[in-house]
Amino acid sequence: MINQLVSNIKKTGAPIVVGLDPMLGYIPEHVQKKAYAEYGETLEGAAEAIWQFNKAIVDNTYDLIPAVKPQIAMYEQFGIPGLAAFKKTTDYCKEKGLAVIGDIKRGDIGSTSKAYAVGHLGRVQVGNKTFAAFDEDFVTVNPYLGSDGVNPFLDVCREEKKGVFVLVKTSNPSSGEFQDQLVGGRPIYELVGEKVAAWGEELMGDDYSYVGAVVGATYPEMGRVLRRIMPKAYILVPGYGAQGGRGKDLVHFFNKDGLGAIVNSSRGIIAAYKQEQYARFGEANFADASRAAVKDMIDDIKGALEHE
Ligand SMILES: O=c1ccn([C@@H]2O[C@H](COP(=O)(O)O)[C@@H](O)[C@H]2O)c(=O)[nH]1
Repeated sequence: MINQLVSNIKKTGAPIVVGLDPMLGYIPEHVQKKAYAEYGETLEGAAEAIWQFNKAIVDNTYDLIPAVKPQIAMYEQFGIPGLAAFKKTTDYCKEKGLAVIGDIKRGDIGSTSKAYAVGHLGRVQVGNKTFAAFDEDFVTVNPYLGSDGVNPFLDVCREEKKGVFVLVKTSNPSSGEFQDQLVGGRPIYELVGEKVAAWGEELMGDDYSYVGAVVGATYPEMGRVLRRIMPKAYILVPGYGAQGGRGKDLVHFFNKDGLGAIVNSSRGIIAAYKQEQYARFGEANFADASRAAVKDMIDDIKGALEHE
């Protein structure tokens, strides 16, 4: 899948990911009303609204982008119907040729991590049959439990040719509370970055590894250091747009080949119609606003890379 992701990025010329984080507050009233008319104001109704919202955004952007990143929390809050909407969304995105990065941030003791890895990336055995349950192409992994919490994901990646993005330096304001602590004079995020590079050596695609890293757009200087520490790791960069990251902050997350990083924006794209800049589209044309926001994001990032 890392080769597929790189090929999608080269084909679209867009090192970006659309984050499908459909909170109900972002879903226009007419979409919600239609879903509730069919399913009532129920979890099923909410899940239907999410699905219709996602579908409209994907239909209006898929030709411009290489990948999507559905955030599972936004679906899980609606229970089983929400998870069904997550699965329907990921399947649809794959049909459209997009790489799907499941933002699930899992990681546990080895036996439990194995179940997460099998459920999200691999195939679960039932009697003599196997089933790909969620079947994302990549997932995000929390490395806090150490190698035995990460290895089951790597094993499944090896078997299935899929990938992970390991949390190295997250974009949130208090990420430094633990991640920046010094151990032997080095910040923890650097040590995790070194581990990502080592895990990735065993799992190389053509040019990049199946083992990538998450590094927040909100910490550009750390991005520069981590780029050096993990030259073969694709960096998934959240924190663009709604969290303040801009193209000019991100140039050092990329390698000299213009590859090596893929920048996520969720609220900035899916709720673009709520921003003054895209208000001209109106709520009825929310997906057109998302398309315009995708184009602006691509221009911003490519413009910054060209000026580097
Ligand atoms: O360090 C991290 C890791 C993951 N995220 C996730 O990315 C999106 C960001 O949403 P925006 O609306 O573009 O701010 C969201 O799903 C987070 O859970 C992150 O922000 N930072």
